[in-house]
Amino acid sequence: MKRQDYLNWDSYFMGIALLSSMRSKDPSTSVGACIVSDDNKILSLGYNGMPIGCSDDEYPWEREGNPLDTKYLYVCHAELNALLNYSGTNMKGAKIYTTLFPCNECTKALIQSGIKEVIYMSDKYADTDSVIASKRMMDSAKITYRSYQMCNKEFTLHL
Ligand SMILES: Nc1nc(=O)n([C@H]2C[C@H](O)[C@@H](COP(=O)(O)O)O2)cc1CO
Ligand SMILES: [Zn+2]
Repeated sequence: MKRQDYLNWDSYFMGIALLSSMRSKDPSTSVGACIVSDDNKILSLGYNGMPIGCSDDEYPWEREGNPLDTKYLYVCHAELNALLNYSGTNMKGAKIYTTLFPCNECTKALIQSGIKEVIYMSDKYADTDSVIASKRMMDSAKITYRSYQMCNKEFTLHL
């Protein structure tokens, strides 16, 4: 008889998004994203980080202060990185698993890329204008979004 406690698709892809987030250098919020085709093939991965050539050690990770001295003007979001890391040609009908609900800027790019479904783990910025705008655009563009349902499996990876 086959194993019974295998990971379902959602947990498999969210698990990979979560593992990707562990590459982030952001001290307050690590985000990971995994783009998956409609037939469950992984197309791309990303996490939030500084653009190529902009050193993690030289650019700021601060949240407050002079805008030029905070991370916000520089950091590339996990979802955008996942879109940009894709080297293929067809993302139509794909879904994105992300550990944090996409911002309005990433949402524009997700729409234009043909993403049709967003599965998110945290929605901790749900009250912000950015996320309200994201949901408005997703509704208009007929992108569905749903909260990831925990499967309550806990395990340690010995790496
Ligand atoms: N959907 C998102 N994907 C992301 O990759 N990010 C990144 C940008 C920052 O590096 C970090 C948020 O930092 P903080 O404001 O929680 O300290 O997460 C943020 C959001 C929120 O919309
Ligand atoms: Zn974003």
